[in-house]
Amino acid sequence: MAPAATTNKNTETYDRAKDIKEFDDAKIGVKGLVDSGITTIPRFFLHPPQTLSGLTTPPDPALIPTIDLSGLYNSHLRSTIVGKVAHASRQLGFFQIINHGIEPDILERMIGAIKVFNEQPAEIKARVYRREMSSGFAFFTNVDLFHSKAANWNDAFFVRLGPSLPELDEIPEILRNEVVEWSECTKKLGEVLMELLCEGLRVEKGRLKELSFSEAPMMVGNYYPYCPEPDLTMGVKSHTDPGALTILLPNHIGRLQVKDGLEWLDVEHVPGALVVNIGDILQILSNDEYKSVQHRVLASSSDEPRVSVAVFFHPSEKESLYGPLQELISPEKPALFQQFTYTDYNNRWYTKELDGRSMVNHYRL
Ligand SMILES: O=C(O)CCC(=O)C(=O)O
Ligand SMILES: [Fe+2]
Repeated sequence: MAPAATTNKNTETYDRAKDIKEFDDAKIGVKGLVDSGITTIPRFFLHPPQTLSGLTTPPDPALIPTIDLSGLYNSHLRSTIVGKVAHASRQLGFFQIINHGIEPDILERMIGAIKVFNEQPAEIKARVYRREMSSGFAFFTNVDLFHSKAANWNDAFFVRLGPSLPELDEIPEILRNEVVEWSECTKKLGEVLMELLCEGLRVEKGRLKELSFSEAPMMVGNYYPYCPEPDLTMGVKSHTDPGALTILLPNHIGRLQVKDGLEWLDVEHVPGALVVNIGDILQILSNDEYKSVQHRVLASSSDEPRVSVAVFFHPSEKESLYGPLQELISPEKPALFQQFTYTDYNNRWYTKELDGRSMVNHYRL
């Protein structure tokens, strides 16, 4: 048979929706596929050539600035820190922080717990495998599995950290203490960062907190297992983050890349550092001063998984209107975005494909 006909036939008979549903119903996640001994990846994980081209080009050396937060309460040092945070947020939308006040053993415990959770027997994880984000704890593969054109080589769990934590028995015991500890540490750090970001915009430092952005964080624990065909899929394809800002703790495996113009920059692992990036909502609130920038994670054939935990800061006041901060609007610099409720924002976000077309453009005037 001519190759063209074979291709055609495959296209006609391939029932993608059925394969995806079967995979999701099996509740084994990507890790379960790996453990079953597959040597090729299922077809719905294959990304199109335009996503895959250039994946193997060596990225430019990382130029993600690392900012030392020690000296935060000395007014001279603080203004230097604010300057660096604001500069990075205006340019790349990404920076790393060291001396952020979270002890190294807390970082290690959090990463360790995510790893141990994901490496439990499949049948134990299947008991908590569910997509309902309305519950306090959800564990599943690919938030946009049913909306996307190609799936990512990643399993993740989601925990609502506020306005209040879920009932503790909703969080699997194997990572319960670590989640509670991480919640406390990142809420405090989130407020510190929000103040610095406000100062960098020259608005009142409590402005983001006042708008309830420190009250409804969402935690996502990411696990990227060994991939037998890492050049054909993505760990997480290029996207921007939804909240005001994200605090990310990665393990040492690397493979996170940030888009700078036409180039992808590797985010180098800095021991003990946290990665901070501006999300779509803060780009809008800052009236385009701060940038919510595309980033992605490459799949890998390393035996050691990439593990990361992201905390996204969302507002708790879901029906309030959000848009460019009034203080930043003037006849010379009119508002560049329309106002929206967080409910509208959230509904749009969860029903779209997670991709580089950020919500920023949706609300742009
Ligand atoms: O695993 C990572 O480092 C990045 C994950 C990410 O971009 C996200 O969860 O939004
Ligand atoms: Fe992200």
